[in-house]
Amino acid sequence: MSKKWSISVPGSTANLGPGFDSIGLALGLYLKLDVQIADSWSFNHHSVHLPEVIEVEEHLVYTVAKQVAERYEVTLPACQVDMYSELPLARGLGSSASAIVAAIELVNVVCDLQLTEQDKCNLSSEIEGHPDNATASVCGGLTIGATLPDGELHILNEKKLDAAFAVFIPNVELKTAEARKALPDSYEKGYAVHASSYGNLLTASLLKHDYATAGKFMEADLFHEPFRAKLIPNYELIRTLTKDYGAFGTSISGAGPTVISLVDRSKVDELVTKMKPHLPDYDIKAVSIDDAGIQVTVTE
Ligand SMILES: Nc1ncnc2c1ncn2[C@@H]1O[C@H](COP(=O)(O)OP(=O)(O)O)[C@@H](O)[C@H]1O
Ligand SMILES: N[C@@H](CCOP(=O)(O)O)C(=O)O
Repeated sequence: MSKKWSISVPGSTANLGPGFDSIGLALGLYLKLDVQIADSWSFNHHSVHLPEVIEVEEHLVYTVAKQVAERYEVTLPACQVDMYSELPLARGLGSSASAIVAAIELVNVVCDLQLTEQDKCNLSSEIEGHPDNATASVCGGLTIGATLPDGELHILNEKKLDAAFAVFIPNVELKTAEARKALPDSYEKGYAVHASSYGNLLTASLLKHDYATAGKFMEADLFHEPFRAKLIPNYELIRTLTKDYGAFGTSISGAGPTVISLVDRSKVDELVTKMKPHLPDYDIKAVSIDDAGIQVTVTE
């Protein structure tokens, strides 16, 4: 048998309300790739979440892998890729970020690039366009990312948050690019000051494991939720009901249309059970936090 690399990358929720384009949290929903060197490129999809066929030249994993190989001036051999995914596409659970991170890791292992975690964060954030969900998929846990004017990306990575989350995934897609078009080009000074103060409180309370405060500020976003709410099915209904059923707070997951609640661990299963009858067409479930980030196993 030829050498096989199994690459596992967690999906993510980004923003958590006012942490727009900066905060990411890796979730226990995974994209997995089994990669073997082959005579020609092929992608075999083993998931209801993936289309049966994507042309190789148009496949996000292929295009990113080629881009990374060019950047590092290495020859990428053709690969057979078997792909397994628990991440529905275009739902705000970081499917594109996880595919980009998986592609970077594919080149890393196949071409032995010896990339550091920081290299992977830099590359994936640049390709995805913002560091929140890409860095969460690389590192696992909670990531807070910011890029300085000189382009230097800083990541603060916190593990072992002892909170639970529930996701409300509707049966419709919303492409991140579309949801970004709903946002204003600029914010007035006083408005921006308020919006970033909410982001600061969200971050500080998450790091202190003060989930009651974090939940309040998840719901106070001014950067994107006021402009995207109209694109998110049942946004107000989910926010109201989850509060009634004991959630600390609820926000749009990434660019939506999934909505995510921060819940005490002892209450999350009950909240999921109570929410299901209200939204029969939704996939509603408790999701764990992934603290591992990218994982690779090699079979010789
Ligand atoms: N595993 C994957 N394999 C190939 N393409 C993918 C994969 N995951 C995501 N994509 C691409 O990314 C698109 C979704 O990206 P995006 O709109 O950013 O939504 P999301 O919130 O899920 O990241 C999909 O329509 C598809 O083109
Ligand atoms: N900060 C981005 C996050 C997009 O996340 P995704 O999971 O929807 O790709 C945004 O809000 O646009």
